[in-house]
Amino acid sequence: MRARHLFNFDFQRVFYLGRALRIVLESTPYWTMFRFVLVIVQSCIPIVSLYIMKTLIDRVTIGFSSEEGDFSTVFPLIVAMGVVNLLGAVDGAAMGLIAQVQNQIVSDRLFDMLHRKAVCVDLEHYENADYYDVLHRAKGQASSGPMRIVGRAHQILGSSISLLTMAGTLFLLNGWIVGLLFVPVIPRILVRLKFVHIIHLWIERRTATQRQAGYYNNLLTSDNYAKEIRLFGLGDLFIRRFSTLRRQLLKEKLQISTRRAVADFLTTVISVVAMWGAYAYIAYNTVQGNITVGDLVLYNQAFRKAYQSLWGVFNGFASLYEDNQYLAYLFEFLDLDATVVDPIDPKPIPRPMRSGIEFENVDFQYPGSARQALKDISLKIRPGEVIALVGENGSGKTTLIKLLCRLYDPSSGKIAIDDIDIRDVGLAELRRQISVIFQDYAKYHLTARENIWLGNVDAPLEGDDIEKAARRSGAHDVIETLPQQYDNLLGKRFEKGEELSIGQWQKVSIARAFLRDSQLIVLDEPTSALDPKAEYEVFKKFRELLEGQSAVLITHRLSTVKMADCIYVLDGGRIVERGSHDELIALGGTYARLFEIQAKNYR
Ligand SMILES: Nc1ncnc2c1ncn2[C@@H]1O[C@H](COP(=O)(O)OP(=O)(O)OP(=O)(O)O)[C@@H](O)[C@H]1O
Repeated sequence: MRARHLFNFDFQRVFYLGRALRIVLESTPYWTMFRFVLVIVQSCIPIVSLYIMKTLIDRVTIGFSSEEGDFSTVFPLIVAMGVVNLLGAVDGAAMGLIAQVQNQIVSDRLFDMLHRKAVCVDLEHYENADYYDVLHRAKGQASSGPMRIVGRAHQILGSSISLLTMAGTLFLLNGWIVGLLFVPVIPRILVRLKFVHIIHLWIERRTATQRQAGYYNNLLTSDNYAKEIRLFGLGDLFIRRFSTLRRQLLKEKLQISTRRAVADFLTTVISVVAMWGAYAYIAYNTVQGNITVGDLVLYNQAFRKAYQSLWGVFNGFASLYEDNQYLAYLFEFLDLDATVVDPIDPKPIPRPMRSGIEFENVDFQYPGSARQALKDISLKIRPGEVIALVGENGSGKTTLIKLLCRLYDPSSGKIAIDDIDIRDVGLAELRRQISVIFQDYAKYHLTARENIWLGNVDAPLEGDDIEKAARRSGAHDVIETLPQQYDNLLGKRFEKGEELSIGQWQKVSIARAFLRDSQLIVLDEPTSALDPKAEYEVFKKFRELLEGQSAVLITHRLSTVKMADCIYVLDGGRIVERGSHDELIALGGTYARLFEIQAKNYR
């Protein structure tokens, strides 16, 4: 069992190494080749130096024993030594430079791949803790993972060349001394592999804890929480929790490191014994006159270097094994399958829609959730019609919209536009027809103009449509007061940015929805932060503002929904009432009761 654990090399994952190397080769083909040549040159330098050194020592020794020394036989060797050293230094510097350039290019490429994946994986992943673990580990690998593989490959190549030359030299002295090289290397490598495995398991087990610690770090340092942390006095609590998690991680890491240090010590003892055994043998041969003093230096150095090279080769492979485990994190993320995908043969959405959007007996359960969020939903949104969804918190209103935009697909039932199932329509095309502003809308720390333009990046950035959309949502009056108006940065993250109030941000986000050239506009809690006057302004001429678009309003302010053509009341994921405001009041059910409670508060 232990042996299986130690050598449980996952052969299925070997291809990660190949993929990583391919990414490096594709991103930096010429740099990779150039570095390859430099590595070969670098690994030949030690043996050349050693032979020059041996010849030098032998000539100096002969000079000592002869009547008159001849420096002219020694001088060229000193020059040659200097040239070889210089070559080594230039070669090393060039390799370092290339490695830096390659690193930058490859990590940029990987971040590009990572970002592209992050924007198209199912939304489901973003609402799932496991996904964050995978993303966290993948991000950790993106900047350096593949380049480490290249470094290892070069290390193995360089060490192998060096090993061959050094071991060949030692072989001239005695074959068994070459065998002696393996005595200290094998236990060292076994220890190394064993701990690669232990640490890998530990990282997998502890990713969630690492993320929790990162979360507290973010709470303590990010602007989103700064107000609450001060007002509720949460600083000490979060600092304590952060330290507890970090201490726990440190304790476990220390335990592993201690075990490793003991094992490393034992292997070092073995290497020292083997090393000195070899040195003793070489010294004995010198004293006996079997080899020269130059040979003594040559073999001593060759043994030391051969040992380092053999270790370099084994260690390089062990590191590759280790890197492969980490690369798995990166490729695991890049290989995430999307379930919400484009159809093979997408159908176009009619423009304008003729019969409208229809939900037919739609059920939905969030992945991994035991509860059904939507049950048997059937409703219709006709062209130009305004419908409202009302209901208590958690009744399923936002979920219904997420399904309509295909952020998720229904568990059963169908959503259709003009009788075309939305799963048969291209994702981008579908989303182009719908503009949604969710209650947790995004605040982009960009200019006011860009904040609106992001609603339709196909529109010209400098066009009049942006101001028109801003006027429709009431954002224009806010933007006019900014020092640089539409060119003013919003938010405080960058210099000269102006922070807006929540309601002002909301107006900007509604303008974004208006700019989109869509057939349906969805405002999920659009007026929650607007003052009553602003709300009145936005909805007073809502139908005119819509310019023939259909609309879905989600709101808790029932005064706003009065103007909808049809109101759907949701409760526990079901539609429990439907009709116009007057019809629902006459029905005297949930809607009438909620409306009465709210109206009472305003009286
Ligand atoms: N990502 C998710 N994973 C699992 N369950 C979820 C997820 N998002 C929402 N739910 C659950 O689905 C149900 C419906 O949530 P939804 O957000 O649609 O409610 P809502 O009517 O929009 O509420 P609110 O008025 O508070 O915005 C709730 O029970 C909620 O707990």
